[in-house]
Amino acid sequence: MKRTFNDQSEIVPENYHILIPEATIESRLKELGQQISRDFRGKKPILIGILNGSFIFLADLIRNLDIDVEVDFLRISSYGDGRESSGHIKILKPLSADINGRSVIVVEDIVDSGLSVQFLERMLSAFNPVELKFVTLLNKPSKNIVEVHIDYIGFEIEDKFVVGYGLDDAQLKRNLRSIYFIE
Ligand SMILES: O=P(O)(O)OC[C@H]1O[C@H](OP(=O)(O)OP(=O)(O)O)[C@H](O)[C@@H]1O
Ligand code: HPA
Repeated sequence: MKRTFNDQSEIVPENYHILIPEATIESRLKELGQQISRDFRGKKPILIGILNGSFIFLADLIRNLDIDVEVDFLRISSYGDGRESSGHIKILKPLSADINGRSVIVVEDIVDSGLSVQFLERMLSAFNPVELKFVTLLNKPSKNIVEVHIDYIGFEIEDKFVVGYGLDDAQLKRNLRSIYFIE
């Protein structure tokens, strides 16, 4: 274990290296919040957090919005405890809200292969939202194996497995405040 010296030091395994410090995430969220607030003013969008990974990002993002929003969650899984997409996406918790005729913003923590976003785009379009947009904190363009359109991207990152700020390493480490890559 080693201690990292960001704005707030935290104890991480030796093979974890800082990628995006907490303060950088915080300031990028302010910008995203302003942009989304501007684009959705008066529309009362429903933000759909994709569990589990997006729960911290969603919580911080909505506190950077100065418009009325609803929140719902959908739980899907394709990685299990591994580091490569299984390609099989399972719905573990369906949507509760009715999104017919609504402005919908899907909130992802990361777009890697793009398979989850492709699946969500097809599945959610079938409910006839008036508009369907995607926001992701992280995108790994070099790993995208399907073409996906993401409307708002926090950070483009290289092809590295990342953890922290909601993202897991075999279901652990979601509670780290900064984002790390694993060597
Ligand atoms: O672009 P893709 O290759 O589809 O990868 C992105 C998806 O993988 C992760 O979910 P995961 O299945 O690991 O579940 P989790 O959110 O519960 O960690 C992440 O939260 C995204 O939903
Ligand atoms: O890099 C990653 N880290 C954690 N979970 C993930 N799910 C897809 N890619 C990743």
